[in-house]
Amino acid sequence: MTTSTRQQHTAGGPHPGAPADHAHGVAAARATDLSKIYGQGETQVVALDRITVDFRQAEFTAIMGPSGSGKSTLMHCMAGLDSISSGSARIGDTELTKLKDKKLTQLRRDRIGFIFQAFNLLPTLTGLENITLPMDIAGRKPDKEWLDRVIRTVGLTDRLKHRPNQLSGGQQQRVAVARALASRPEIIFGDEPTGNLDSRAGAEVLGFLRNSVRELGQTVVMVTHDPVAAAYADRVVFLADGRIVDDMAEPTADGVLERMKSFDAKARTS
Ligand SMILES: Nc1ncnc2c1ncn2[C@@H]1O[C@H](COP(=O)(O)OP(=O)(O)OP(=O)(O)O)[C@@H](O)[C@H]1O
Repeated sequence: MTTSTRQQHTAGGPHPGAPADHAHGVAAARATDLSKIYGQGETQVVALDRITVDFRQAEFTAIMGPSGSGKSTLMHCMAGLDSISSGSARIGDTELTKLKDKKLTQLRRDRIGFIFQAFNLLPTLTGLENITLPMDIAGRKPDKEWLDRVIRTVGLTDRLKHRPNQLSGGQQQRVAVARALASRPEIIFGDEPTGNLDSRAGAEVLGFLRNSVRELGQTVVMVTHDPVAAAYADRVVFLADGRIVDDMAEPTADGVLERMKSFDAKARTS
């Protein structure tokens, strides 16, 4: 991605936290000593225990770990969907803990893209209308050239007039991916985005997500249970008991599986 394309999409100039000249290695989001504690007293659960992690620009990061290790909590805290108990969560240079509700809502709307396991498409709208809906709500005009490129990248050019029930699961999730990409958010968070898809459709969606990182310079952070899905990422961050226990670059499905097995073995012996 070039400087000019990054600048084009932000109506009011570059995001405060987004350097105009994107470079690998710059943090799109950063947690520092982030803790999240649910409940009080005997029912207290430390879901995140002083997490420090960077999610770098134009990188595809997968978050993995056993059930209950804190993956979704970390994603929700970083995306401003849940409050944190202590520490810091930043999107670019913006400290989420300092934002009041209205500003947080705006930040989620303007700077973050979401892809969930359920596609969350509106059934009465066409594919194209679903893709542009968040921008329509925000009163922002889609950048036509960018939109065309996103639609081509996710392979939906001949499906734009279809409604969700006329599309396969994989195609519906591709609409959701395009919807997340359309406004060129600083970061896209995905919570098990291929959890509802068969392996072929899942591979397609993951391929498009990876393309969006490689070709469009998008930053993606995805929670997954699936080592094959994680292998599409540039990096895997492993959580256990609310802590980061490992960080793997250029993962392979076998390598991720081995690492997961070693956590399971440790959990059984501890
Ligand atoms: N709203 C909540 N209230 C109380 N405890 C919660 C809440 N949400 C999550 N937890 C607890 O926090 C811990 C981390 O949960 P989280 O959902 O982040 O794990 P996860 O790694 O995403 O799990 P899974 O893979 O099963 O989705 C768990 O022990 C969970 O029970």
